[in-house]
Amino acid sequence: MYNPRCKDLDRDYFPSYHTTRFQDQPEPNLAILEHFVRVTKQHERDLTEKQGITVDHMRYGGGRQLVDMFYSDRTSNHAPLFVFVHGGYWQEMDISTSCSIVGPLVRRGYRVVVMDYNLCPEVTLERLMSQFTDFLNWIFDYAEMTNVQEMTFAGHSAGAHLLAQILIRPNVISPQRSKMVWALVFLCGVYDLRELWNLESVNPKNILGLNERNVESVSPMLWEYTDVSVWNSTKIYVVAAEHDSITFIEQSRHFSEVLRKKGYKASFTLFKNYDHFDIIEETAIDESDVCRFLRNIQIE
Ligand SMILES: N[C@@H](CC(=O)c1ccccc1NC=O)C(=O)O
Repeated sequence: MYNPRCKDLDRDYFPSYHTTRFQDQPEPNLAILEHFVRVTKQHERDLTEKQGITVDHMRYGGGRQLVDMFYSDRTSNHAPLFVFVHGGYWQEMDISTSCSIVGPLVRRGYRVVVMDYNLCPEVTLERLMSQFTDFLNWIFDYAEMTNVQEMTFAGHSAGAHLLAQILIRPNVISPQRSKMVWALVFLCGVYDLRELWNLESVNPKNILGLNERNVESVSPMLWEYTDVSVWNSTKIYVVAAEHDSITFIEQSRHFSEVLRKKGYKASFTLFKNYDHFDIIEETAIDESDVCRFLRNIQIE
């Protein structure tokens, strides 16, 4: 157990129950999600309507396998790429709620990629993970074709879980490709699914398609990680929010330790004052702590 004192796993695995905001509302957990969706959708609209940012719509496969690529007239042809993978427990959210991070990074010279993916139950989690590796292949092909030299990937929550696959797919990520990856940022993720797969709150009617047998193979905490040395030029940041549940915080801390023990350059940071949602909402604000953190990654 990641939180030995936990009495209610359903609650510990439901991020919206752990915010300290909206406590004057009858159901703060619903209010915070509503707020998250409203604010992030506004961020997405502002990019093109108010901030002079251009978006190219692309796709790496069928259905929701979509990519939005953001840049401005000041973005150089070989600008570094920043790739964001959204969360939503593999079953909700989409590009329209996942563009908060774009503006400040485009202003710092990045071309920013926000990707979408097919959701459960339309696909099982295993299938979704395999489609995510298709995306990785697609984005590295794109980077090679356009002579990109430097890439950073960030994933939030379930998106951080998906992103972990980048470390164990040598067939898709050659040593040459891993050398292009400047940093991996894992924000508020879950990396061991053994406790959550049979929770009705997280996995109603088992829409993720998990069972005792396959749950270990979809848990990054339990993977082998063999080709560690090819990642020696990549910095790995595992981040949790102060107002996430203890279970979530300990999952991140543990994951960073697993990676460090394997030999990766991984650190753990607990972000004060943030919860699971405003850590994303505030990526839209140039002077926020989370933005400053993302900026510092580049100059460390
Ligand atoms: N229904 C969940 C929402 C949730 O988990 C979530 C929502 C937006 C972005 C990330 C999320 N969590 C993990 O992927 C909750 O109420 O906490």
